[in-house]
Amino acid sequence: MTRFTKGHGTENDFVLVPDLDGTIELTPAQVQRLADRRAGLGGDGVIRVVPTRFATEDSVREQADRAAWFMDYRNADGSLAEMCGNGTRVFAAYLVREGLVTGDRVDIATRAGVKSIRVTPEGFAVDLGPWRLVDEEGARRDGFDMMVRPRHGKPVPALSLDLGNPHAVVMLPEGIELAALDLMEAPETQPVRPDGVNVEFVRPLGPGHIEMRVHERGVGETRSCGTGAAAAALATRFWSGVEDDRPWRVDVPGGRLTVTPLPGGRVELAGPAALVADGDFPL
Ligand SMILES: N[C@@H](CCC[C@H](N)C(=O)O)C(=O)O
Repeated sequence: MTRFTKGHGTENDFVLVPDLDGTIELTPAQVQRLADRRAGLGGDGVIRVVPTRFATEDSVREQADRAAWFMDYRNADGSLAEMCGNGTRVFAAYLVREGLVTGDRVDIATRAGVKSIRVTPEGFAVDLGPWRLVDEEGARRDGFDMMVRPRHGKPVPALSLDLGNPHAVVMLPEGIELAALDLMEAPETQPVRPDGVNVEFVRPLGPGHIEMRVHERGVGETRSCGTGAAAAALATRFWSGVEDDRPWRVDVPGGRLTVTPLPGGRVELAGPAALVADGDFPL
């Protein structure tokens, strides 16, 4: 039996597997079983909580002097992901509850480098670090750098952003309802992204306020995506032509996130984190 904790951040839900002595090697099949919503515990992702010094990847172990704990993130299909914004808050909530960290700040290791998290009145805020437009020249010239076609829909232009993990953001043209999109399957992209991409569909609601639905790589439609919310706010800010530091409210089916551009090309994501259950599961 393996201990687990179930948690979520704006209903982007995860199974956390504590591995304090670095002895659990999660296989893709085990991740799929844990994440299965009928035969398993259910989750958009699985997070192994492991001391950074026990990580198998050199690029992660090198972070051990700055971050004691590694968020080993897996998508529900068993694939590895570099980062998970909502996951960082749930991970921090777990470390705090278990007394594995003290104080109101924690630095954690991820496949996309060290991320700093601070406690806020609503939950946690994470400095997601530097972000970038994947094709800045093309984006500044055309506003878009790829096409995306949702299932049963027409191709629409999208902007690619790198938040440590890959995103494509679509500003929905007039006449297409956000609620009407079929996100059961991964939208087709042109050019094809061999490593996959998380796709966010955005509708502006007012100044500094958008709503979004997302299809996550390796999962399907989820009720929230933290790095996706940051990508959506940053893309909308880019298209607006006013690249200032005001915070953005991002409404997702599972709640609300706040995205704040930071100096130096960084971005902060803030929102709640909840731990809802603990138990044992036969891996
Ligand atoms: N839900 C996440 C992102 C999880 C990883 C993503 N599916 C990927 O493969 O990049 C978030 O909150 O950022």
